[in-house]
Amino acid sequence: MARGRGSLNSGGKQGEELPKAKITSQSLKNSSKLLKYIKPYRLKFFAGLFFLFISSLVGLSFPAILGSLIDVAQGTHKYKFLPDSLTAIGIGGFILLFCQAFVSFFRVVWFVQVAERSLADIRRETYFKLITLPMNFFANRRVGELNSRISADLSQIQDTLTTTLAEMLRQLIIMIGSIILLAIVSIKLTLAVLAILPFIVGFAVIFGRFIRKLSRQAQDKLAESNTIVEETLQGIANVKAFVNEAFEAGRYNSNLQEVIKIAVKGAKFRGVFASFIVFCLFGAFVGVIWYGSVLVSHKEMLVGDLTSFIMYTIFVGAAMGSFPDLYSNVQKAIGATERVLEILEEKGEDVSIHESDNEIKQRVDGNLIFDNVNFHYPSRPEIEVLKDVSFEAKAGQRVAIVGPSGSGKSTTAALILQFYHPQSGTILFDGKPADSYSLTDIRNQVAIVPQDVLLFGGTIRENIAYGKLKATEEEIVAAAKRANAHQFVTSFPEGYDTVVGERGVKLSGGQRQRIAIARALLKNPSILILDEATSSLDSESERLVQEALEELMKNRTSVIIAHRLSTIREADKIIVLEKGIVIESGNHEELLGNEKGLYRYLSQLQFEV
Ligand SMILES: Nc1ncnc2c1ncn2[C@@H]1O[C@H](COP(=O)(O)OP(=O)(O)OP(=O)(O)O)[C@@H](O)[C@H]1O
Repeated sequence: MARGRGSLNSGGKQGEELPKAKITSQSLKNSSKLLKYIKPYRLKFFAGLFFLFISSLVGLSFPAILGSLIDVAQGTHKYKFLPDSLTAIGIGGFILLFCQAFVSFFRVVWFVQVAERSLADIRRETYFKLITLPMNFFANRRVGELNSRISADLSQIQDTLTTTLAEMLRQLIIMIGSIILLAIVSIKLTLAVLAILPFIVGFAVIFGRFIRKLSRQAQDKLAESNTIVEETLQGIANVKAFVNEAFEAGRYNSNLQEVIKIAVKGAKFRGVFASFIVFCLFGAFVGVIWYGSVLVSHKEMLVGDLTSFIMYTIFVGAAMGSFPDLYSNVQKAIGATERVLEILEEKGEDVSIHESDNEIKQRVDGNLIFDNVNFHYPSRPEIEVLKDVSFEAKAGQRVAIVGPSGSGKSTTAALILQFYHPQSGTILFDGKPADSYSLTDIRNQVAIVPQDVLLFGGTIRENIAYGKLKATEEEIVAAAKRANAHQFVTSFPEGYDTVVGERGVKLSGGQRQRIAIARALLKNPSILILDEATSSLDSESERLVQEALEELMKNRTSVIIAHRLSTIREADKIIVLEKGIVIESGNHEELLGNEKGLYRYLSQLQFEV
């Protein structure tokens, strides 16, 4: 029931089963921290709760009204507070029904409003928190997992707030109310019902769960066979080349057999379940009616009372049956809350999510010094990635970092961008330690052209403007021209409005790099980090990119992470890293002069290639 109502709000249905958490006083205390997000909307929330209470009570009155109708029709009038004419009772019933409809409307609308608004607040805060968390946080987690916290976990919380809690409360009121009313109508019959109903409902719930588990197993197996189809179709060339059609057909077939086996096993249990429901659950009702009829025939009970009684019994049974599902939803929501709180309680970087705080307050000319920097990634403390690294780049100089794969070149770049901080030693900008600047100031004045340029889904114009959000059209076009990108951009029919990224036009590696260069040109940083692409471009593309890079490097400090030594001959300084240690430094000629040096060896290798 609760799940069906979940579609009322944006949470919708979850694709995956979320793990359940144990409900302890600690976990409840933790989860209650989320209540602060409901606080701004508490008036509506409590009004909704009140209406829920009213509508549950009104719901409880219907069996009594129905019973009275029957009794009055038979000429008996037991409850003196009710009118003794059929018309009056009928009209009264309809008025109550109308009230019930009215109250239910507001209850649903208010609960959904409160949940949607508070959930949007939680979503917003979680997202803001996520994007300001330090890089190290992301190193230890998969993007998919974080994504699911924002979608599945928050939807679960939303479902619980909008429906599960309300439903639990409603069922609780109905159950307690019904039992009290049952007792008022007939104590004897009530005791008889309470003696058997909980057992039957409990058994039905456990059995139902078992069957659901079986059908999930069958679904999983079916999904497995779908994976086989997907894999073979994707790799159809391989299947054919290895003449493995028979093997794949066999694999698919045996999987299907298992699907059938599980499904048939499930069907047997389902049959047993159906018989059980018919026999026990309906049997119990027949039993109640039978015993009730005996009481009626002995004049111990009125027919109308028996009718009310049966209806209340159904209410109690349904409420009992709904609790396990509702409870497991709450368990999932508590697990989800704890995972979301884990993110909300992380310490973010000191960056603002407000555009207005983004102005540069302390200018950097571009002097960069690494002074005895030692660094290991927080996630892998046993591996020292940089050891006593020292070098200096004066404003406007070009410094190249070379070295074998894994020697720490990209790590050096990450440290300049303050993605991580050295455990000892200092990084200085214009002679002042990095921590005397705000993070925003440093990152606003350092630009990186990465190896793999990521374009966001959007137009080329938007992608270039990512370097300076407030750039004018003229500035964007000027940057694209300087980056040798204007020509190819205008060759597309939609020009700067061409949509790129996952759903748009695919750009070549060289074109993407030129967009990234235009982006960096717009940003106009004092310090530029160039992470040279490892995959080589064709010579024309290479020339265009190289020209654009030359333009970009003019008048600023450039740190070039070089894979091809040919491109760094002109560098003012070359730093050779090996296993995180600076083993050589100097310009191209000086380093070539070192007969036993790694640089000379590497350049000989590349030259031979
Ligand atoms: N996020 C990270 N967490 C833990 N260890 C990392 C992380 N990134 C890199 N490392 C490790 O740090 C060392 C240096 O890596 P880095 O990427 O700086 O080398 P590189 O010289 O840039 O290599 P390449 O030329 O292959 O890009 C490697 O041993 C790598 O495994």
